[in-house]
Amino acid sequence: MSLYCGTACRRKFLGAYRLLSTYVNKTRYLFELKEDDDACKKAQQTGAFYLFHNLAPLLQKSEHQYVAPQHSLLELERLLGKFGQDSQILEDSVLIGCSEQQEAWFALDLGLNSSSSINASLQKAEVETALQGSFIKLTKALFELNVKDASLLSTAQALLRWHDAHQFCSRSGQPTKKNVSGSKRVCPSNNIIYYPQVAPVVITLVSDGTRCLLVRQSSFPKGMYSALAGFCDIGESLEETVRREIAEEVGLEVDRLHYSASQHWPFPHSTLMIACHATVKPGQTELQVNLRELEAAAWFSRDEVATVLRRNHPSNQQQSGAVPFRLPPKLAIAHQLIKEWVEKPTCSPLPA
Ligand SMILES: NC(=O)c1ccc[n+]([C@@H]2O[C@H](COP(=O)([O-])OP(=O)(O)OC[C@H]3O[C@@H](n4cnc5c(N)ncnc54)[C@H](O)[C@@H]3O)[C@@H](O)[C@H]2O)c1
Ligand SMILES: [Mg+2]
Repeated sequence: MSLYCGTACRRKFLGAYRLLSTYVNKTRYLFELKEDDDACKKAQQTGAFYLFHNLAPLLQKSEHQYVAPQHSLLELERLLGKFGQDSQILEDSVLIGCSEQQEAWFALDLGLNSSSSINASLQKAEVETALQGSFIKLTKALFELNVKDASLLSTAQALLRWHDAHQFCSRSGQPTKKNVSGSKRVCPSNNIIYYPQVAPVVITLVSDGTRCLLVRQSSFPKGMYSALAGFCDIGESLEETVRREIAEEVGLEVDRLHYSASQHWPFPHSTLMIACHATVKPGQTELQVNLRELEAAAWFSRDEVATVLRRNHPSNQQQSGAVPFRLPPKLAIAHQLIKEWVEKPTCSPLPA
């Protein structure tokens, strides 16, 4: 059966999912909401909204932790009424997920002026007072939240940012119109469809067998070293990007490489980080650092990296002794890659 068979047919089709796993049901429900504007509008009635102001998420402090509060459609309509605004701004909300019980989750930015909204943006301080929370920059917010909320808010911000930056058709110059879920925008004058974009980036931990290569850019926080990263160029495979970036940035040739994991990363714009381990050709370890890209690059022994990883751990931060360098925060895939290398020295790589 085709998935593209109209609303009634799709509903019948979805009825058959009741015996499927919760996860499958959830993904099929989200698919339905992305495709069907009426179903998505209906889901907003019972859904939950996460709020942003100029791409900063609303957080509330609870005990020692920040939480991302949810608001119902009714609460939002009351809030907008309080500030003398109608509900048109709700059309700018985007679908970001749903609970296992199929409560749809949306994100809405109250501080951006979009083409579909004639409303002026709401004043940040006034909304913060009304909602008893604070709009906190995502660069800070991500590290204050649990993993689930951090991931949800970074998806939400990426989608809100994409819509904000794609309000006009690049061919006709006319305003584009988003569908209800925000999974695409269409130019009404020529029907060109625009889908949210993600830029693929490879991040590679290079090893010479006993040491790993860590690098720093001048934009990194003071003292922080990370694995080597680079955007994929058009026409490249991931393997080709890894080889090119390592040659470009530190003048080495990759011998073997293997995939480790991937992560959506919202800074500074939405990227898909694809993490790999690589080894260099035997005996070729002399670095020629490209100073237009990097501030520094150096080889570090497993013991040195293991020591810094232990010090990075919150329970060991009081420990005395100078830390020679810092590693990326736990949430970053670079951290996971470095930790994996320290803990699993013998992986079985494939030829590059
Ligand atoms: N999550 C993590 O653990 C982690 C760790 C390191 C880097 N990163 C991210 O990886 C990304 C890339 O790292 P990098 O700066 O070393 O890349 P890079 O080595 O490719 O250098 C960046 C340069 O590439 C060019 N470029 C090509 N395509 C681009 C595109 N689509 N968007 C922006 N610039 C593009 C620009 O000239 C830019 O200055 C950064 O966004 C960074 O935040 C994430
Ligand atoms: Mg780079």
